[in-house]
Amino acid sequence: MISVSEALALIKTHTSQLPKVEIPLRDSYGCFLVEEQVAPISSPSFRQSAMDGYAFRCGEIYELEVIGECKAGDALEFDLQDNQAVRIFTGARVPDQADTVIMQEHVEVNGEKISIQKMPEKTTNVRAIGEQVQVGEQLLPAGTKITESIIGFLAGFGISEVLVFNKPKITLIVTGNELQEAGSPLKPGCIYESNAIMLESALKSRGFDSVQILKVADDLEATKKSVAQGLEADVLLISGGISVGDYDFVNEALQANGVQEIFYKVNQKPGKPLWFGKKGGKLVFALPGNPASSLTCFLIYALSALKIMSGNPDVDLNFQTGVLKHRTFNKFGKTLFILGTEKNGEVEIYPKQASSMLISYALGNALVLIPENLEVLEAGETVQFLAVNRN
Ligand SMILES: Nc1nc2c(c(=O)[nH]1)N[C@H]1C(S)=C(S)[C@@H](COP(=O)(O)OP(=O)(O)OC[C@H]3O[C@@H](n4cnc5c(N)ncnc54)[C@H](O)[C@@H]3O)O[C@H]1N2
Ligand code: MOO
Repeated sequence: MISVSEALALIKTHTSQLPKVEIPLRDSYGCFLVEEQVAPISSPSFRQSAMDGYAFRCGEIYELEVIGECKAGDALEFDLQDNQAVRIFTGARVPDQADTVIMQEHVEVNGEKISIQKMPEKTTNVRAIGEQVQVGEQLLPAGTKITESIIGFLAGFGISEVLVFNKPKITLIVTGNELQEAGSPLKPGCIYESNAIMLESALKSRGFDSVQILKVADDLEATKKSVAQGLEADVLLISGGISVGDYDFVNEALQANGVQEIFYKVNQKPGKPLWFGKKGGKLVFALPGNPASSLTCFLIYALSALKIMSGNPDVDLNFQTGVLKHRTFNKFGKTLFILGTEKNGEVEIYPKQASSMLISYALGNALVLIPENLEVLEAGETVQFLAVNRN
């Protein structure tokens, strides 16, 4: 059985970025830039008034004659003299012969004349060309994740298309005869299905919005068919049916579909029977069906692969450290992933930790890693954890 770090290394080795694609900026939220973005124009591209007021030439003359008006969108020029001003509004192009804008609250208006109460400094309220960015300067480096502010920023330069890495399409197959949808009283021997909606939410909240869900009974032929269909996606996630029971058909169905096994079983708890494989560039994660096992394997392994595929440069698990509030045991000789709450750097582990339970996951905010070689950790010892449930 391989270790957690060996499993992560194998996933990295076998995962590649998806092809680059030019897409409309409006569809690019959450994607990663393939190359740096360079400013096609300066911003602002002309000298803009930052206030509603009067454009004039800064000097010693306090009484000015208003000879015209410039509103946003105008591109007017005036033969402006030192004793003259132009009425101007926020965002309007400042005439070339003016160097300063005084806000209207700072002048007295007498018919066609204004009198300046206090002379502002030269260039006050005039946004200089390229004040934000000069043409040709870098706007964003390659690898930037596109957010709403970045969409607004790029749109402000007239950019309407961006070159990004494709986001993976995902199929999620949920296996099990015992699984029942919410909405009707439980039948004897059945449980409410919860992994599909949980993993779909985990994917969508991270921007992986192309998710197809297939549900399949514990039947070899049906499982083979679902796997064949699921392999049309870039990543196939399967929940359940990967252990060694007589009705666990996932391994066989994957082999029958020509999926190459990279590893099966990791020395961890929960999630020991995790299976990872590939067919061409398509990846398959068969996640153990127990809910905490499924979610843990998703967060630690599948998510790392999805990040690599989508061009996210930040693929390593972002462990933080905290101090244990009380003694904690590891009787299993495996890496443990257990839930707790971290507050001000102190980590309290929950008592109910089992792969079949989600209660600690639902209440906790820290997925704590206990190394496989440590049998006891004393209160006050440092542990590593991943933040969960925090966004
Ligand atoms: N003889 C052995 N038995 C088991 C071993 C083993 O090494 N030898 N490993 C155990 C471990 S560890 C795990 S984890 C599970 C993994 O089993 P499967 O991946 O085959 O999952 P299932 O048997 O289908 O389900 C396990 C458990 O989870 C419930 N489940 C499944 N799917 C869902 C779902 N979508 N929503 C909610 N709950 C789900 C299912 O009812 C079972 O209780 O194998 C152990 N056995
Ligand atoms: O590895 Mo399983 O996920 O412990 O029950």
